[in-house]
Amino acid sequence: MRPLLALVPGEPAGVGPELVVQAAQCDWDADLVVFGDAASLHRAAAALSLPLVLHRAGETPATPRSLEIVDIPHPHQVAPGTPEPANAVSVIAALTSAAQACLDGRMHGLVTGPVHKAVINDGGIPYTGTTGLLAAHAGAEVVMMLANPTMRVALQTVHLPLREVADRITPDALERTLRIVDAALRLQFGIAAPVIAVLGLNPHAGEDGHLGREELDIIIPTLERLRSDGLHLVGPLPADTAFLPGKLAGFDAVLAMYHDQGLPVLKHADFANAVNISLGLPYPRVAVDHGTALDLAGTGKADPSSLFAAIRCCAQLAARQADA
Ligand SMILES: NC(=O)C1=CN([C@@H]2O[C@H](COP(=O)(O)OP(=O)(O)OC[C@H]3O[C@@H](n4cnc5c(N)ncnc54)[C@H](O)[C@@H]3O)[C@@H](O)[C@H]2O)C=CC1
Ligand SMILES: NCC(=O)COP(=O)(O)O
Repeated sequence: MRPLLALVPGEPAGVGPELVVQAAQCDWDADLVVFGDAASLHRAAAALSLPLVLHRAGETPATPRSLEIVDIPHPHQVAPGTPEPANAVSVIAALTSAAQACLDGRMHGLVTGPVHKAVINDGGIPYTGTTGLLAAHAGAEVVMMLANPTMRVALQTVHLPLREVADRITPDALERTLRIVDAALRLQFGIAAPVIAVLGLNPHAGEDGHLGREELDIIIPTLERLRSDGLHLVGPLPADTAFLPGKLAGFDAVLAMYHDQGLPVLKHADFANAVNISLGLPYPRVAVDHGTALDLAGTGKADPSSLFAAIRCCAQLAARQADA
């Protein structure tokens, strides 16, 4: 089956629109429908001197490469590199409209470009990230996992102050995360008996309780309980050596306790080809790994590889879900 994927450019003053225009020049194992602002895409195409033809649902495409769009105009003029909080409402509307289309079965998966969290909040909309937005919209518990050809890294906690991280690592939360990651690796990625490495929170995984007790009190008992349920879990491992290539080769995924414990390693290994996958949603959602790159917006210098990898990954996940 040929999937139909919703594609949302994200922050219009960032690199999202120009990356979508570049995606429109390519052939994919999926059909793409953009949920976003047509004017921003035309502006980005002109800046990059690339052709772009758009059509609405029901219109006959003028060229074979014409891209279908659900036009969600931004209320405020877009200037590359200078986000406008007044556009937050339409940035979020594009995401929720595309997500609803996936929930309704009109789309088979969702690919998203980068969104600027501070700009959305400055626009008066509480927002810690698209993963949380989609989870609330679908009423699902969702785990963020980034992946590139070298590794998969899931996150126990994501966008919160470091001061709050330890309090969020509870036996229930850890168990829910590990069950979601294990199920996704089996069902979405076709790994029959996935091995998940779990990092400790503290240096040296707590050094037997001398450098913190979260490993002894929370992580080890939770892993033991889940192992008796058949999950293949390694750890808690000291984070500083868990990513050594010889170790990493034995893991299907690594669960990091917080954002900057896992993501710098993954992005250092391969920033260009990494994607961000939401595990636990009823439909596949894959995002770029990078942010809005306001410094590059409108220059044509942004690397489209992550968006391209996200489209390929989402198409594969959607096709697998349809066949299941
Ligand atoms: N998928 C998403 O929606 C993501 C959104 N963000 C948001 O983006 C905003 C900016 O975040 P930053 O920390 O500045 O990260 P960033 O990823 O936007 O930029 C970091 C550096 O990487 C470069 N870069 C980013 N994407 C690139 C590309 N495609 N090609 C070449 N170079 C690229 C930028 O020029 C910059 O030097 C924040 O609001 C953040 O929350 C960050 C990561 C992911
Ligand atoms: N660090 C990942 C990131 O910022 C993107 O997260 P989300 O917006 O996809 O939840």
